[in-house]
Amino acid sequence: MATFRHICDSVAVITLSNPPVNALSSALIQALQKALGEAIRDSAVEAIVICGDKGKFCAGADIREFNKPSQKRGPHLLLLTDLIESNKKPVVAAIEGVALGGGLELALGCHYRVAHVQARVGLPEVLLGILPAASGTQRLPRLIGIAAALTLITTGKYVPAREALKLGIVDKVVGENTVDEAIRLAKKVIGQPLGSRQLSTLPVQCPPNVEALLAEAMVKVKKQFRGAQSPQACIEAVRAAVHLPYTEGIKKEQELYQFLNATHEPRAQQYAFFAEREVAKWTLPSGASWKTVSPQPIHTAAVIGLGTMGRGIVTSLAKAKIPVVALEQDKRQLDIGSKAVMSLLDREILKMEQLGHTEATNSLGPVRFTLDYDELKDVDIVIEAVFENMALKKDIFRRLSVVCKPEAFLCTNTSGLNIDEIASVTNRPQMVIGTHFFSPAHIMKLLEVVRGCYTSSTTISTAMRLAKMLGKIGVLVGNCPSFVGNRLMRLYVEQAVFLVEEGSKPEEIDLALEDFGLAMGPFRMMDLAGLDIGWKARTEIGLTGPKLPIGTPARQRGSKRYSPLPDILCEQGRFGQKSGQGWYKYEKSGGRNAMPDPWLYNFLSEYRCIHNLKTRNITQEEVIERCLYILINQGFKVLEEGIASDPKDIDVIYNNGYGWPKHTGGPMYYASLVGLPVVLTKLEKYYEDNPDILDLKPSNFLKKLVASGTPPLKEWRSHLGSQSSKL
Ligand SMILES: CCCCCCCCCCCCC/C=C/C(=O)SCCNC(=O)CCNC(=O)[C@H](O)C(C)(C)COP(=O)(O)OP(=O)(O)OC[C@H]1O[C@@H](n2cnc3c(N)ncnc32)[C@H](O)[C@@H]1OP(=O)(O)O
Repeated sequence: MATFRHICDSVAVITLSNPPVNALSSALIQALQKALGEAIRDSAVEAIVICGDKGKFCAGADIREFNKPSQKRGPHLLLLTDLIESNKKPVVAAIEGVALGGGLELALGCHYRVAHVQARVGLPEVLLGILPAASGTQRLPRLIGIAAALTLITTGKYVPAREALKLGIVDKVVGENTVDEAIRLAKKVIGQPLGSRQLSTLPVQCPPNVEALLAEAMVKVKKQFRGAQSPQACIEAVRAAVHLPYTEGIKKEQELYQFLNATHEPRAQQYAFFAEREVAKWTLPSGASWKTVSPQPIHTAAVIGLGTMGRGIVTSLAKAKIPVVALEQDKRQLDIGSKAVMSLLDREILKMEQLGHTEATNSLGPVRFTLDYDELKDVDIVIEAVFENMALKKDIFRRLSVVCKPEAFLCTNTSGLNIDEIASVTNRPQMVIGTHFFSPAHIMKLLEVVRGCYTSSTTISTAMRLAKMLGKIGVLVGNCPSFVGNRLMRLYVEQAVFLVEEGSKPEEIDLALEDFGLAMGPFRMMDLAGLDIGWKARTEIGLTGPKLPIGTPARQRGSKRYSPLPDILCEQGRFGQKSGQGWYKYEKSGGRNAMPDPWLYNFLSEYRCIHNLKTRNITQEEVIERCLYILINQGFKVLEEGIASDPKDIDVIYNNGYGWPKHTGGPMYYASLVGLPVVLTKLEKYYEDNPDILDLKPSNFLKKLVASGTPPLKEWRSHLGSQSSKL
């Protein structure tokens, strides 16, 4: 609803109200139209202020209505912006909280915009698979120029008020009483000409190199959002603003919107949007849930281990203003680690200052570095982030049991070790939980929260709350080797290596999967992460190295196919980027520029000769299907075993932790797009061709879903039956 009231006889204030974020539903748009009409007709009203209820201007079109048929929301919103702009009475937007998407478009229709200092504005439609189709692509370039508008529209980035002021999106930033300030401004401009404030009537200020700018933007989005259509459509719409009059530009904007709307992208992206919010609403088979179990407060934290992960975790906690004690095992490691953390924190301060924060240094929590476990005695939570060695982790957790106060939660950042085994050495196994961060931990949004068999619901609630405090998306999963993310990833990577044995080149596989939309192909990813990490883990469990039983066939472990290729590369000192060579060669150790390596081609020829492997022509289609379907198949197994409780958990993990392209919704959503019968048939075929790749064997759950007539993804969960949930 939109309420309308008079202030001081001459200014009408219209308040948007649609909890929780005042999204523009059909009902709200109609109510706003009605309130505006009343204000315009009311001869006592000389100016209008539009604001949002409860300190939030408007988060844009109501995404919950996007999939409802016969929506008139779009055209109405567009008309509304024209109605506001052409009105002779000045209209001022009072922006508190957010003005996003349709919310910002509404504000751009207004003649003036006043923002609270903590407000954020942006056009995030591109992240929902659409474009700002209520005139955003036409009005914003007229207000702030082509280059800045292109950046905002193609990235969907949210801009804080001070930056918005610099860009010219808002006219004034205030520290308090935004609505009062908007009223003051509205009164002041009564009677003044509004021509220069009507954005649709202004010319677009084009730099001479505008075509080059547009072309450059196109190259960038094609690289950054491979396979996604909405960023390209956004650029086309801005191009229309450059070349066409406003009304023609609007027509083009609408055409592009309708084109995008007919693709699968908006549905996939909107599914991903809601999935990210729904994963926070965890429920256990016992009935305990996010609604019924309160988290314990986290006022202070400790991190053990200042390697790459530990440094990122400390930074993440400091960014959330949580005081941290950071512990290392010896002085040298502590010095190296503390310097690295301080440099990460400095970078965060710089970023904040660039965004206009005046007191950036004070907005980070304090970090204290120590070698002394006694300094951990008062913290509320400890996150262990030492390297993946069970004996070492157990030692640490035994020590923590003694040192930490009884109410302290003990978390491990292991990426795959058994949480129960770690918990079993403590005096509080119910307060032990996995918090698996993703590198770089202060940037990546995902936190895989792993529940062991002893973990209490209060511990889960607290870990999920910690994720929120850190600005991350916590996804609750069960305890199994490698949990959900890495368990699926291992098979995907392994498949890529098998394909190389069979005749593909690493760069061909990377290209196929990057063209599909993955942020990085498997070989570039392995080189970046370091091949030695997996090698060490495989050596420890006896898959390679001295513990491997003599006589084990080189390409077989148990009854499964195995590729020793990554092990051999490591034996040759090829660890990836860090050593300057791996699957690719690099300009130097630590270099990032991956170049195909003729050495590798010779090596692969010899390897295939030794193992009597005949190469064949492998299509892009096979690469994508084998790598992705084996991952998806494992996703079904994870659901069947109750390690994840819903397909959207797997999708959120992949979208936010593994660079899966959100415009396909995530692996499980993608499977539903392709069609489960197709995925099943292909898996059956590939399994028949490769009977020693056991993980290609279709999961029973996938078969069950197909046999049940392929229900929509939101119903899969109800087909799981009496699963033994690990949650
Ligand atoms: C005849 C044919 C003619 C064709 C003509 C076609 C013309 C068509 C024109 C169409 C015009 C459309 C143009 C406009 C499009 C849009 O505006 S799209 C929406 C853009 N906005 C966004 O993407 C904002 C997304 N939201 C956020 O970023 C965050 O939610 C937030 C607002 C910053 C708040 O963050 P936080 O405080 O962290 O809370 P959350 O948990 O994220 O959200 C709280 C709850 O609010 C729900 N929610 C958020 N945004 C929306 C929204 N826009 N619509 C509906 N609901 C929203 C969110 O789901 C949470 O809900 P709960 O989980 O239930 O609490």
